[in-house]
Amino acid sequence: MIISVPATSANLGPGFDSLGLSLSLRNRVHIQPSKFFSVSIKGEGANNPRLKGNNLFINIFNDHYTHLTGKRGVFRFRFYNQIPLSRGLGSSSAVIVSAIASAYSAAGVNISRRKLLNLALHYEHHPDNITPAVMGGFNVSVVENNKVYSQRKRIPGYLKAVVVIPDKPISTAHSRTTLPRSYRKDDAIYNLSHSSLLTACFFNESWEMLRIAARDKFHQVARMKNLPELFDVQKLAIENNVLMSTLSGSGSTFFNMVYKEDAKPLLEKFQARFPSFRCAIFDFDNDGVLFRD
Ligand SMILES: Nc1ncnc2c1ncn2[C@@H]1O[C@H](COP(=O)(O)OP(=O)(O)OP(=O)(O)O)[C@@H](O)[C@H]1O
Ligand SMILES: N[C@@H](CCO)C(=O)O
Repeated sequence: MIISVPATSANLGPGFDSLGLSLSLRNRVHIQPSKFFSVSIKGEGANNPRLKGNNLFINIFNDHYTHLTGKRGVFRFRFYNQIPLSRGLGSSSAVIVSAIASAYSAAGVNISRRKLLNLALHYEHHPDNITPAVMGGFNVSVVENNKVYSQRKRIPGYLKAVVVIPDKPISTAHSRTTLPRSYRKDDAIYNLSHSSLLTACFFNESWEMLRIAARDKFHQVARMKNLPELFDVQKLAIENNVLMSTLSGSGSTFFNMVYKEDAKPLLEKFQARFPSFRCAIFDFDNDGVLFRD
């Protein structure tokens, strides 16, 4: 069986811990019953010895598989990873969602997307990456009484993401500790109103107004100070009239949304200006988690 889960870009500027969308960049895992436990990794994380043994995926998989079947199975896991680790592209959410989906699949138990999402919330308490990872598309999500409530919108194919992925990782857990403990009322109003407008822009397909709606006063500047080149990345994007340019999750990646025809010229400008960063064009994903026998 093969399970695949897309990368995600969370926050989208003002929608801290609430807004996110998925990108056509996937981690796939192939699972087979076997006499011996084994793990092989190709792509992102292949050279990371910490991922070869009991990593986040294996721990979550074992918890759920044992709970569902009453026994500990032995499997061969083959990972094909496209999502870079700790770059703000939802690598941890992809691992959490794929581990739960894989355990249910290996146990022969069907699981709805909604249940999968709520199980994933036990491992990642903000829903802005796990929701698009499960559902695909643009998602707005909130948590009430340990349950995720979300709405989803498909993203049209005439839009593209141009991402700039620095060579430096940023740990989400650490980065969250550096943010303010409280916010001023006028900043809270600023973010609440911009986040609401941004959501309406996606649902109404009013892309041009995103240039205003995607502004944030909660987290981006504080985080970008850890990697000051990110201010130049955003400046170049805005000078080139992108629809939105936001720190992806907790960084270090910068996410830019453009019309299809503007993607390649913008990519070339980023590549010329930031030769040590990985720059790429991605489609948006509207599928979320996929199961295949
Ligand atoms: N392919 C993987 N296999 C096993 N564990 C992984 C994998 N990818 C990520 N992880 C785990 O997730 C951690 C990275 O999570 P973190 O939340 O810091 O980054 P991120 O999810 O990429 O970023 P963001 O949440 O801002 O989008 C890694 O240190 C590792 O523990
Ligand atoms: N909303 C999360 C996304 C990263 O996982 C944050 O900004 O910390």
